[in-house]
Amino acid sequence: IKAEELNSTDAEEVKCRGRRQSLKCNPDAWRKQCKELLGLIYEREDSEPFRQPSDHLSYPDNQDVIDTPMDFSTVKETLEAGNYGSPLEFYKDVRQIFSNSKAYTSNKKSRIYSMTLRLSALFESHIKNIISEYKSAIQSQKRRRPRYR
Ligand SMILES: O=C(NCC1CC1)N1CCN(C(=O)c2ccco2)CC1
Repeated sequence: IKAEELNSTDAEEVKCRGRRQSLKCNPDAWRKQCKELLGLIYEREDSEPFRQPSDHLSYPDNQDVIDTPMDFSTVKETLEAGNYGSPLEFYKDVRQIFSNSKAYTSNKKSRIYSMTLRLSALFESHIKNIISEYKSAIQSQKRRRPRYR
């Protein structure tokens, strides 16, 4: 069979089979990419207040305002333990950190809240590609039609 006779699905699979380890086709590449993204976040001073769980002593009303506490050390541990099944679950937890801060802050000008705005801009600019590459890697794994082997 000549390459041009393959339909797009087969061609995609053939391409991916050959290049399993490349970023484009490797459905596990996202873990490493998310670890690198976390590293970027930790490098930012803006992430400092969010690297540990909020201490409820100095922010007493935190408990009732925030129903799902989240912080970057928890995200890092979950990722390193292999307890995220996809970058979408990672994304959900990181966004929880930002929404908690927004829910908690009384004014939009608070210093801590402004730190989350900068951090989330950095985060969103990177996570988009990680998720779309993951989705296309999954697509090229899926057999769009049953094979009789
Ligand atoms: O205690 C915290 N972090 C743990 C400390 C570093 C060891 N906080 C971070 C989360 N947080 C807010 O996002 C916020 C918004 C407006 C005011 O505070 C509350 C304070």
